[in-house]
Amino acid sequence: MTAQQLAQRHHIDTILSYAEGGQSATEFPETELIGRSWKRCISEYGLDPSQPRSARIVTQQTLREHQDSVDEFLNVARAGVEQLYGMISHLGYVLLLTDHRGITVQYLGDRRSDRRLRQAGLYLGADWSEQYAGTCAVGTCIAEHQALTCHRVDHFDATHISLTCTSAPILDPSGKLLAVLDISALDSPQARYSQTFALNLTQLYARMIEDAYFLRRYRNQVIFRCDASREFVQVNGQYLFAIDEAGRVEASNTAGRALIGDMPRQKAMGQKPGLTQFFECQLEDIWSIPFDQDDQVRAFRRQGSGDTFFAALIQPRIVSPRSAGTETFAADEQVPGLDRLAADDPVMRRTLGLAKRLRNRDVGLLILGETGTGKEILARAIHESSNRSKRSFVAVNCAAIPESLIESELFGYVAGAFTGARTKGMRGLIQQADGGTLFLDEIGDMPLQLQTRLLRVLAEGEILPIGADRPVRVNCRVIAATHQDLGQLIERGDFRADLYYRLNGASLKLPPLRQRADRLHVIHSVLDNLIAGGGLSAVRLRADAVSALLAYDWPGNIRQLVNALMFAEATCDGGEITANDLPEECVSDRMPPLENDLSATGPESTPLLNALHAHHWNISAVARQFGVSRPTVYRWMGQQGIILPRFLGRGDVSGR
Ligand SMILES: Nc1ncnc2c1ncn2[C@@H]1O[C@H](COP(=O)(O)OP(=O)(O)OP(=O)(O)O)[C@@H](O)[C@H]1O
Repeated sequence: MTAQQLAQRHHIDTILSYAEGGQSATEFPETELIGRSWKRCISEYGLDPSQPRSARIVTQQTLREHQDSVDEFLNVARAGVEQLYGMISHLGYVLLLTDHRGITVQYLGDRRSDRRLRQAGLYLGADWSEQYAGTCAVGTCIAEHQALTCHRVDHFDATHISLTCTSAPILDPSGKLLAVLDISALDSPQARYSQTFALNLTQLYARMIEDAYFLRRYRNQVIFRCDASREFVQVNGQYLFAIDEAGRVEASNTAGRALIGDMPRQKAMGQKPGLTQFFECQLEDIWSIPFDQDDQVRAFRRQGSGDTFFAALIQPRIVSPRSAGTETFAADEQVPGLDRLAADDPVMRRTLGLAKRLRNRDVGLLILGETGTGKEILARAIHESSNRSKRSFVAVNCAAIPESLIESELFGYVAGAFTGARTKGMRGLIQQADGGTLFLDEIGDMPLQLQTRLLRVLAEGEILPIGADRPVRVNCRVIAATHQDLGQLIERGDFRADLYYRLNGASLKLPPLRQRADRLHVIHSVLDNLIAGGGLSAVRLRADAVSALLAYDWPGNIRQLVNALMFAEATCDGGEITANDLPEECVSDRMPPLENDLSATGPESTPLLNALHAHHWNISAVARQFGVSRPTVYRWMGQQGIILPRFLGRGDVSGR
C-alpha cells in the first residue's frame, strides 16, 4: 500500500468513527463548520466515506446551460478572476468560479498539470456541490453562506485529502448566493494557518467582483458609495447603495445591507428604507454632492452612533427621466464666500445650504453656536454674498455696550436730545446699516425694554431716533446671533417671544469645532487666512502638530484655534510648527478650564483694568491674555462697571 493509500484508509476510518460518535466533534474535525458538513454528508446526503468518488465533470451541453444562466455576471467577473489568478498561479493554485449550485463555470489553471487537475476535479465543469463531492470549500461555502478553507483532511471524500481549497461566496444585490470564488492547490503544507492569506485574498476578490457586478446592474441609477475612510471612498468605498430620487435604497451590496439592516425584509413589508433614516441628513445633503468635481466627497453622520462616513455619488450612465428629476436638488450653487467656511461637515453643509438659499431673502436669520464658532464670520459671509454686499455690514455686540448707552448707539439721537449729546446728533447703528446688514451679536444680552423697540423696527421698518419727532425709514436685513438658549431666556421672561420669532425666520447652527468632521480643513484654512492676512509669517504644520490639533477639544472653538496658531508661530523655529510649539493645554490630556469655570466676575478689577490699559482697550488682546472670549471680557467689564473710553467721549478711562 502506498503512503497516499494509507493516508486515505486512515481518513476513511476517522470519518466512520466520527459518524458512529466514536470521536467527539470537539477533537476532530478541527472546526465546527467542517463537523456540521460531515454530519450533513452522512445523514442528509447519505454519502459513504468508504466509497470515494471520482470527480464529476458535467457535459458540454450542461456546462453551457449553467454558464448561460450567469452570463452577465461572468462578463463582469472576468477581469477580477484573471487578476487574482495572476497573483496565485506561480504558487501552484488554480482558480474556479462556480455558480450557486457548485458547477464550475469558469476555470484558470496550469495546462501542464491538466491531467492531474482534471482528475482532482479542479477543472471546468466540475461539480463541487456538497451533495456530490462531500465536504469541500465550494460546497460547504454554498451550504453555510460563508467563506472558508477546506484544508486536506477537512474534506469528506478521501480522494481530496491532499488538496487545499479556499472559497468565498458572491451574493447578488438582493443578498442571494450568485457564485462562489475558489482557489485550490493540489498539494499544500500540512499546517492550516498556511492558508490564512489565501482566505483573506479570496474574500477580498469576491467582494470586488460582487461590487463590480452591483455597479454594473445598477449602472443606470445613482449609486451612493460610502466608507469610513475619506481617502478610500472613491477608489474602494465599502458600502454601495443604489438610490432613487427620494433617496430611498433600491438595492445595496453585502456591506451596505449589513450597515443599514435587513433590507430585503423591509422591502418585503413594502418599505423602501431611505438614506435619510440612516444618516443624520436631509435629502438635499445627498443631492448636493457634486458628480463631476475633484472634491466630490461629503461626510455624513450615522443616526444613533454618530459615526462619520464619507460618501460620493456615482452618476448613472444613462440619465433616466426619473433621475433627471434630481437636478432640482443637484443645483447646488457655488457661493465661494460661503463655501470656503466648511468642507464636509454635515451640520455645516446644511447650515451653508440654508444660508445660500436665504441670502437674498429678507427673512430674519438667527445664528446659534458656542462662543468662537464663527457666528460673525458667517454673518459677514452671508452679507458679502448677498445683493446687499455693496452697502454696510454693521456689527453690534449687544453684550459690549453698556445698557445705558445701547439705545442711543442703536437708534441714534437728534441734536440736543439730551445733555452730553453731540451737537449735530448721531446716526444710530441701525440707520448706518440702511440698505445693508445689521448683525446683532449676543442678542440674548439685549435689555428687555430695547427688545420692544427693536421689534418695532423689524415690524415697521422704521426707527425713531432719541429726541426725534418723526420716524426714519430703514431697510436693513437683520442677522442675530447668540450662544445662549433663547428658549430658556423666554421662559424666564428675559427675552420676548415675539422678537424671537421675528428674528428666527431660520436658524443656522454652527457646530462646536470638536464635533466638526472637517476639522482638518478648518485648521488649514485658519492658518492660511492668518498667513494671507499678514498676521503670521509663512509657517507650516508638522504632522504631530496636526494630530494634536485634531485631538484637542477646543472649548473656545475657532477663536481659540486662531490664538493657538498665533502662539505656536511665535514660538516655533525654522518655519515649522510642531506639537511642542502649541500651547500646553492643546497637547496635554488635561482639559483646559472652561470659560464658565472661571470666576463669574473674572480677575479682580485692578488686573482687568491694567490689562485693558496695557492693550489700549483692545478687547481681543485682553481676551487672549486671559484665554477667554471677547464677550466674556465685556461681561466682566459690565459686572465691574468698566466702560469703554469711546462711550465716555474721553481718550482714557476708568470705572464708573
Ligand atoms: N471658517 C473660518 N475660517 C477662518 N477663521 C475663522 C473661521 N470662523 C471663525 N474664524 C475666526 O475665529 C474667530 C472667532 O470668530 P467669530 O468672532 O465669528 O466667532 P463668534 O462665534 O461670533 O464668537 P462670539 O460668540 O465670541 O461672538 C475669529 O478670529 C474669526 O476670524
